[in-house]
Amino acid sequence: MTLTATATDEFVAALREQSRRYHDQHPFSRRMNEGELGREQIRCWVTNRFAYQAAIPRKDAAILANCPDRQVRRRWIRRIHDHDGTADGEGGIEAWLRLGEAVGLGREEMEDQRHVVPGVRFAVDAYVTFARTRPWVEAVASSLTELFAPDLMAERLAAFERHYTWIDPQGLAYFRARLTQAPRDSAHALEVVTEHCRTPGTQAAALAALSFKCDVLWSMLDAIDRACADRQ
Ligand SMILES: O=C(O)c1cc(C(=O)O)c2c(n1)C(=O)C(=O)c1cc(C(=O)O)[nH]c1-2
Repeated sequence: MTLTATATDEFVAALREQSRRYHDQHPFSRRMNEGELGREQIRCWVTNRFAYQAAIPRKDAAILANCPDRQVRRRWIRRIHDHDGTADGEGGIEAWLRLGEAVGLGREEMEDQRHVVPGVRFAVDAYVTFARTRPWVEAVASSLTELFAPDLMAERLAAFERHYTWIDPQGLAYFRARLTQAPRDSAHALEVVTEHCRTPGTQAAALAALSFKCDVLWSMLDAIDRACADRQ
């Protein structure tokens, strides 16, 4: 059974409705954007979040490995290039390391992930495992939190420039790049998901995948919040 255009609209609306569970609502995100975090708390977030950044290309490689569609692979591979860069000194992971340096962290302590707390490790691992083991379209659906990311990125950029003036604004290049990358990536992911999920069963699976991903991001912030609570 295939669904009508109205049913597709309803499906997209249901996906977008998951924004209510996005991590911009997490108390730690809210405190960050209100300018309430101390320097050590910002450092704690940046060094823990590096674990997520480092895992994203492995997650995307798992999607590529499971995807039989050449047209999709041709576009999806761009994500790995964006994160890893195509030469030294380029890419999102490098930009995140520079953000870390701008907040006073060393590269080595970020790259070896010595400060990453168990809850963040588990959440990141769950995301990579999901992409490896679930049908590739569900893994694509799980990336759709990026539909909600640009608003949060814009708010975060403004908050950092306003409240955390001790951070060199050049260190914020990562967030600026995501303002254009995330809408492009999520538009492609939404195209793939609406094309492939045309039955109530596949649409329910896509919604569950996006819900799972909201849980991944929320759990990460729970763990970071707890680890950073008594720092300044
Ligand atoms: O800082 C954030 O709030 C945030 C959220 C998300 C997201 O919504 O999954 C991503 C990112 N950042 C991000 O930087 C990023 O590269 C990214 C890739 C993906 C993904 O699922 O493929 N999500 C996100």
